[in-house]
Amino acid sequence: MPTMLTDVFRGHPIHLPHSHQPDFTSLSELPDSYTWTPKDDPLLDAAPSPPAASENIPLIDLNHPDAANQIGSACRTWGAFQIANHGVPLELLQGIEFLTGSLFQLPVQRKLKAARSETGFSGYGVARISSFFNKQMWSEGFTITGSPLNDFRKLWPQHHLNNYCDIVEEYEEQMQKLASKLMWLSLTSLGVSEEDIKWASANPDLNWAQSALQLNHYPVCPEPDRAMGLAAHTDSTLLTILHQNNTAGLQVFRDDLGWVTVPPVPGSLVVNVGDLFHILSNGLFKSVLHRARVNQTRSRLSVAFLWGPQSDIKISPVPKLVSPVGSPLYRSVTWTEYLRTKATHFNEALSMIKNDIDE
Ligand SMILES: C=C1C[C@]23C[C@H]1CC[C@H]2[C@@]12CCC[C@@](C)(C(=O)O1)[C@H]2[C@@H]3C(=O)O
Ligand SMILES: O=C(O)CCC(=O)C(=O)O
Ligand SMILES: [Fe+2]
Repeated sequence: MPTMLTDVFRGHPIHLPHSHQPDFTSLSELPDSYTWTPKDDPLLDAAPSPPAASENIPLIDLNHPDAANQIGSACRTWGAFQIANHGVPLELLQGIEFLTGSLFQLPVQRKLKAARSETGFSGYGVARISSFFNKQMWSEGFTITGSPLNDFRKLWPQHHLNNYCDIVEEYEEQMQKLASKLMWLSLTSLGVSEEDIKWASANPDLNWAQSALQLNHYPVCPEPDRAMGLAAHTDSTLLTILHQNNTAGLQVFRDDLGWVTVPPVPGSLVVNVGDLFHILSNGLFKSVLHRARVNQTRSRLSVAFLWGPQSDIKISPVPKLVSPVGSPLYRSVTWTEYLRTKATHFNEALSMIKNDIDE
């Protein structure tokens, strides 16, 4: 039996520096423990000099005949793009956003009933990566994998449960289909097809994939310029599909441009290349460094669909993409192994599985 995501962190408890969430609404100024300086994050104010032209991640129409190449090019230059005409019903996006809003509006005491345990995977809490920073992030999260029923039971009375569980399950299903479509479109642009990837062709019907949902809430913040919603990170996924409410906050990093804000485009979805897709593409696709900022007037919600392979699947650079360069840039790794490496080494995880290439 492959390890399920639920068991991934069993042997890797996170010891968070701060044990529980404050009541954000009661804070009128930013406490020191929430005030970030460049000492807490070297890339905090990273900006190009001279300031670059206002460039942004592309918005790609999935119905466009050239969508595959546009996606491929976005994966190489940005590691991120937005998509329109993705086929996910608008009501479903509205449904998951409504659910997310209702969840975070619950009283703190109720949310804490569904708190994620130190070794657990799902439930309410601060982002896992919080343990790597000295300062606290201005956000709260809720992680789900598979059926949310057990966790939702702790939050809501019976009569809400069916509806909320249906929304989550329908959302997971739609995202799963979309993610696989996006993966094959981007690989097509590299001349790679399903036959070139053994584990995919051997496990038809997406039996090789698994996923998690991360609901994020960034409350209104009294001093947004000195706070951090979610610190800079790359996702440990193949792909991540993100729905954000109509409030800006997500930023992606480009070496030549610094931090670039991804404007919300109603109805569209943001796609990030994760570390596993970077490995699979032998470094051709860039796993994008991103973060979330906060603001003073509007609370922000986001829903991230984190998508990867079943845990018995070894991800390694596609042979077709290795031969032109000579050797694979990375060793093979399962999603479980990678998540555990990330849980201990955070942003160094990718370099830890890099092959030493002899000159
Ligand atoms: C399947 C995943 C991917 C995780 C860990 C686990 C469950 C929650 C995901 C996130 C979501 C928030 C950012 C991140 C960096 C975090 O702290 O938790 C993500 C992390 C990763 O992509 O590494
Ligand atoms: O809230 C956002 O825009 C980013 C969320 C994110 O990066 C994540 O959940 O991994
Ligand atoms: Fe992320």
